[in-house]
Amino acid sequence: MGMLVEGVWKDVWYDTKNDGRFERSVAQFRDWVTVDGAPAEGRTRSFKAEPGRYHLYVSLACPWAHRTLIFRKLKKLEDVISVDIVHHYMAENGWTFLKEDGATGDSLYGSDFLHQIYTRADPSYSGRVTVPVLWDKKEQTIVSNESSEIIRMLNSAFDEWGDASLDLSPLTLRGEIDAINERIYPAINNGVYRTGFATTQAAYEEAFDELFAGLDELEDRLSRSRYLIGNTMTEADWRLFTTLIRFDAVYYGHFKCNLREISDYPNLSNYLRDLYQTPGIAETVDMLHIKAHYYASHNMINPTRIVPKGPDLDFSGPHDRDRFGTGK
Ligand SMILES: N[C@@H](CCC(=O)N[C@@H](CS)C(=O)NCC(=O)O)C(=O)O
Repeated sequence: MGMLVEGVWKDVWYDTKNDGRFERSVAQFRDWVTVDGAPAEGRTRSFKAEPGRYHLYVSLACPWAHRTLIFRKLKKLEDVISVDIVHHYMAENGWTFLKEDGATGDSLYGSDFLHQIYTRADPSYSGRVTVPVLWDKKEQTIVSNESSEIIRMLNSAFDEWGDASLDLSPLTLRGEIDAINERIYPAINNGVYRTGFATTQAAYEEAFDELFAGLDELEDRLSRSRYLIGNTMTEADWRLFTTLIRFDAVYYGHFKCNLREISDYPNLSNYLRDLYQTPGIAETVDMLHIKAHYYASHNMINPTRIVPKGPDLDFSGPHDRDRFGTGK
């Protein structure tokens, strides 16, 4: 675990100086790929969508990177956007390109560490070195390292080559999608990290209570509709999915989010199986990377680095969500 300071790698753990609270730092590469390369509103640079030009650096363990793999899969962009997978163990060198357990290495430059990709884009970069990264092979730079924005680009900029019939963030639902994302991100997506990385009892309990209040609210919401927003699958569902799929295996134990498991919630667990069984999704879920990453990399939480064998999870069993049908 570490970060770059003016282009130099330093091995440091997360800062929880605010009363033991974990605060995720804001992603710094925030440019945009557009259909025609016209500047996106409020962005300093924009990039033209082209097949074969862009590359994703991801970790199969990471819920934020997982979102981008899901969008690449659902939008049928596998031949349009290439991918490299970092090794699951993230320690003193941050994410590495060690080729093992299905990690691919850096197919573009043969780098050893992900921080070398960041300094290739900006030799004096200061900040955390995170996945996912959307890389432009033409300009040899990082377009974005913010997953919530990368998925919006994948959703709409590459329709000439991908599945244009699928719009996971339609403008007509954008207000509702943004509103539910704003509720789910702090309490649940980032909430599990706020719980697990807290360094005081009070900060832990605050995040824990918000997390389970959020899950209880979603359990109720999902008693009335198949997806978060009516019976239409949207971006909001996939942003929630990557947290739910890791919950019982990792967050419940490792991050001490142990009031309830997802399997204790009838609606959430059926919803999770429903999403998991969407064609193509199961192959984006890698429990080996997920468990090995969290339990082994967070040395201050689990110094023995023992990865638990359980729980025995099966997301392929029947679910009851068909009762709602699909479409509005
Ligand atoms: N806001 C970013 C967050 C990405 C993020 O924090 N990724 C984690 C992995 S789950 C990471 O790479 N952490 C490395 C670090 O913070 O040093 C996004 O959603 O893209």
